[in-house]
Amino acid sequence: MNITVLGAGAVGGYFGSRLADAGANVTFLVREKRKEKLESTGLRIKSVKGDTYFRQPNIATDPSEITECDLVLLSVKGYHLENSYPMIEPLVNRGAKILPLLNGVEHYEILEEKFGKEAVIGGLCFIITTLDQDGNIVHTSNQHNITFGMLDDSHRSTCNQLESVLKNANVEYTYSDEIQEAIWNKYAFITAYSGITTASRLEIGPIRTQKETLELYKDAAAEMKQLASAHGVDLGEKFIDIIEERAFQFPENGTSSMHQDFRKGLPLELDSLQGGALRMAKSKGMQLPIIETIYRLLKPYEQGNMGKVL
Ligand SMILES: NC(=O)C1=CN([C@@H]2O[C@H](COP(=O)(O)OP(=O)(O)OC[C@H]3O[C@@H](n4cnc5c(N)ncnc54)[C@H](OP(=O)(O)O)[C@@H]3O)[C@@H](O)[C@H]2O)C=CC1
Ligand SMILES: CC(C)(CO)C(=O)C(=O)O
Repeated sequence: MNITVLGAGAVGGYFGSRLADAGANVTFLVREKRKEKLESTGLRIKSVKGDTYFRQPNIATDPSEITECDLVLLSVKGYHLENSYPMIEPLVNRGAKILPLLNGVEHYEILEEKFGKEAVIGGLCFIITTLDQDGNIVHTSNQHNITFGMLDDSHRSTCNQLESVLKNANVEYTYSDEIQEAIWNKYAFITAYSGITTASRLEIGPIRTQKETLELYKDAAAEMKQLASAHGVDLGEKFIDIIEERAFQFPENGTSSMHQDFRKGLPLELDSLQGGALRMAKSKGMQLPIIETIYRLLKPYEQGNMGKVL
């Protein structure tokens, strides 16, 4: 299978490497600075599930350099979605499908509008991974799961092909026949989880042992469940219990990618996560008071530079 990974960052670099190790023809479509780094040091994954290293990964900086592409693994941040269109478009025009792994839900409507329903497969991931100072990818969670599934009948053969690669890859995967629910489930969870960890500046360990703070996390998730329901997705009676359990499954020092970005002084995906929830709530005449409070608290840090001082 020919796979183009858009964004050789923490998520794209990790899963792209695992897919390449499994025999897929993987090309990392990157910008100039990342290209220089990858060319000088190679692509190194340091992982609790086993390290891997490519001295010379396939790299392109322009989609015209990529002749064969069945699937684009879209792993940019929400705030880089728009600038990724020129990279994706030529590949989709040549028949590639897109598998988004970024957090959020609004990007589905946006991508489908731009590239057509046939082009956009449903996807998400569970992993804790980040770039270290040398540009290596550091994976620290036991989880390294890609969940994907058909949003349209035309996705079947690409999903089947992807499954046959993933079967041989050092990752977990879920080929879901309820991918819409899975996407909303992840979105509802991550909007609460990233919000509480980042607004409190705490890892999950101290959050889950402080009753009041754990309750706040669950209440934020309950607001997100209502939002999902208003958008036609029932997350099920056990959703809040599952959300609570999940908080106990992460390592003591586990946190969200948003909180990791905050600590590095990087921009936050506030607009695509909590901001998106508020937009979608407004469109249904709903209020999400906890999510809105988190959003307002984090707004001064959205562009990133203030995170360093705390
Ligand atoms: N990290 C994690 O543990 C998890 C992250 N996620 C989600 O996955 C998504 C990606 O996160 P993450 O991997 O951490 O982010 P990173 O910032 O590590 O990676 C994103 C990459 O996208 C690249 N990029 C942006 N625009 C373009 C472009 N136009 N062309 C080529 N490359 C581009 C960036 O390149 P450049 O270096 O040039 O800026 C960067 O390397 C987010 O939505 C995040 O919420 C989900 C689960 C876990
Ligand atoms: C919580 C986690 C690590 C789970 O994959 C995540 O998705 C994120 O922080 O972006």
